[in-house]
Amino acid sequence: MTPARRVVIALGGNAMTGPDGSATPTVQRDAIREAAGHIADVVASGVEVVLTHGNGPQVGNLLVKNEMAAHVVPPVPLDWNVAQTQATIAFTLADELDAALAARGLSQRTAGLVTRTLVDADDPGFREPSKPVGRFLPREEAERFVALGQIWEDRGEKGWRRIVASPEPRSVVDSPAIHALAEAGFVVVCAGGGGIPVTDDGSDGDALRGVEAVIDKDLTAAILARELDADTLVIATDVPNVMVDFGTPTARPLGRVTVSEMRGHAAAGQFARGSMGPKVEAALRFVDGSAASRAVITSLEHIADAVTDDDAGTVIAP
Ligand SMILES: Nc1ncnc2c1ncn2[C@@H]1O[C@H](COP(=O)(O)OP(=O)(O)O)[C@@H](O)[C@H]1O
Ligand SMILES: NC(=O)OP(=O)(O)O
Repeated sequence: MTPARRVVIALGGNAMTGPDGSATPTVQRDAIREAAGHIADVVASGVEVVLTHGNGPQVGNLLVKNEMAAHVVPPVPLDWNVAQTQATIAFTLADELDAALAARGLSQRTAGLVTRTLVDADDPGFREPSKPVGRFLPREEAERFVALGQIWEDRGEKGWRRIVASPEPRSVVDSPAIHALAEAGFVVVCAGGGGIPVTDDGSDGDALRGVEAVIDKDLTAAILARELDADTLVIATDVPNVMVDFGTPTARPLGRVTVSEMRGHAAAGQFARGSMGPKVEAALRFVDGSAASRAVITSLEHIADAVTDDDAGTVIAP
């Protein structure tokens, strides 16, 4: 395999919370410390790293705080909440990653960038919410919120989860700044939570306007990787491989697969909406039509191997 040069790593929400999805500051910092060690190992392998991350648990929790305190302090819109999660997660990642880089004797340091992502104002994702956020609740508790007008969905064995609008990312507005920071030698943390969704509907001169939604971070990562001319996209989650027949007795892990094989599995409904589905779609969008690119979906512990070794995780290549 051709050695990687510039890698975009998309860090899953699972990597930043506890095993049971809990998101106290201590649990988040401990999880991020562990993630930072694996990311620093990727940097140590000699590649440029641009890091993006999820925010599903964190942005859902902020929404709840806003709603509960609405009679005391003015609530802020969902795009502001996304911006707030970018800042909190980026500073925590920067603290832990800088320490992990220094511990390995590496000279690189981390820079976090508040990042906007352009979406279409008439995207169907605004009318048909699809993005799970926040905590899991048992059905009876979730139904209390449904009665208040919220949308909740059965997410399987962990329980029910709130669902919000999630338009398709079109482009990362701040890509040129990310590129400049990467070229200057920084490990850049950017486009967290898929980026702050903004539209350009021409109604306000040249100004972009934030819109209330949460973009899928894996889909944004695919665009970011293309815009930064990365050769490798690594989607880090909590399973070592994508599986076919997931959760059934015939489940089997996928190793190296072509774009057309993976499209076949996706078309056969193998990958769940709101979890593995967008990861596979992001990997396919990044690799499709670009002979020099490679996408890997694997667990955090395997990301350094995924960059240097063709046998780690599920590898999608042209
Ligand atoms: N076909 C599949 N192969 C592997 N995992 C799957 C599959 N379908 C659904 N999953 C689930 O997807 C989860 C990862 O998605 P998600 O929880 O959204 O990740 P993250 O928060 O890390 O971005 C896994 O923990 C697994 O339970
Ligand atoms: N925004 C987003 O996709 O977050 P998660 O990866 O945490 O769901």
